[in-house]
Amino acid sequence: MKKEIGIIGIGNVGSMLLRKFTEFNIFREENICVANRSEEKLESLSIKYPDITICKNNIELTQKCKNILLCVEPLNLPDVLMEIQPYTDSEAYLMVSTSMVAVEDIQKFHDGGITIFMPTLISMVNGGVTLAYHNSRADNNQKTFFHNSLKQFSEVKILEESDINICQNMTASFPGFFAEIMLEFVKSASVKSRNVSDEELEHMLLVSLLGASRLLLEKNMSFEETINRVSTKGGITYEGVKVFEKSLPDVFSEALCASMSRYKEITKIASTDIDKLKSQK
Ligand SMILES: NC(=O)C1=CN([C@@H]2O[C@H](COP(=O)(O)OP(=O)(O)OC[C@H]3O[C@@H](n4cnc5c(N)ncnc54)[C@H](OP(=O)(O)O)[C@@H]3O)[C@@H](O)[C@H]2O)C=CC1
Repeated sequence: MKKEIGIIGIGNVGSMLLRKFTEFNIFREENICVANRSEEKLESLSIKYPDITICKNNIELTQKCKNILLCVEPLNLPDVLMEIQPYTDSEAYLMVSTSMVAVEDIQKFHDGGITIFMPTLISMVNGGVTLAYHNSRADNNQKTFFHNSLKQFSEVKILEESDINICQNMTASFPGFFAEIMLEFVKSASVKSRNVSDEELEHMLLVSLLGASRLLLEKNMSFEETINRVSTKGGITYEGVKVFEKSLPDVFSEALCASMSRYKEITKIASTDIDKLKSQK
């Protein structure tokens, strides 16, 4: 009898999913298989999760599992798909943790259900939004399986494939963007503060941010309403907001363009790699 779930690639995403699956008892350890390129990561896993099945390679995992999570880098995905293709049939369900490889290209290796998704490392603390797209061959059981596997530690949002590129900036990439923006905020404040350390500034920001997010979500306040409430004309916040209003649109637009165009570039490289692999076969 096949195991419930297999994870190929135990990096940031694969290990987070494994941790959450066991923490929430979504899958019992006995029903989980894992495989990874380097063996070192697997050795420590067997100590932490004594009852999971550690596979010696991706092929063994594919033979043992019906539902397979592929959590490798986008440009490593073509080789993994090529490697496992002979061992998957149309019953197998592939869940790919990147939307940067197009479903159309993944379908060149697999004619069954496929879900591409963009997880977020925010889910390490049970939150954040996972974006996903199901291909037309994914049946209702598979869609439910996916949803049930992730919903306890993240909000799952199904989108059209073409919308994931822009939306992932608000979810998967967000922790990185947020950290950079906050870092610059602290650096600017640091120059102007006398007796407050960077750590203290960072702490004040994070606590304020957590509170501001709760305030907006729980009181259903829009960004505009919040600005109006906090930044009264003639006041101190108002002056700062005016500067942000002037400079930020260009900064955000440029950052989004850069991220989105790299996404498209990676999709194109992966597509070319896949066509090359298929033609060599
Ligand atoms: N990190 C994030 O916040 C997010 C990541 N993603 C996507 O999820 C995917 C994984 O990201 P992340 O976990 O950060 O990446 P990591 O580099 O941390 O992990 C990738 C893992 O895949 C393994 N791997 C690579 N090639 C193979 C192979 N041929 N066979 C088996 N295992 C292999 C690597 O093994 P080894 O130990 O040898 O390096 C590594 O453990 C990527 O596609 C990424 O774009 C999506 C949304 C958010």
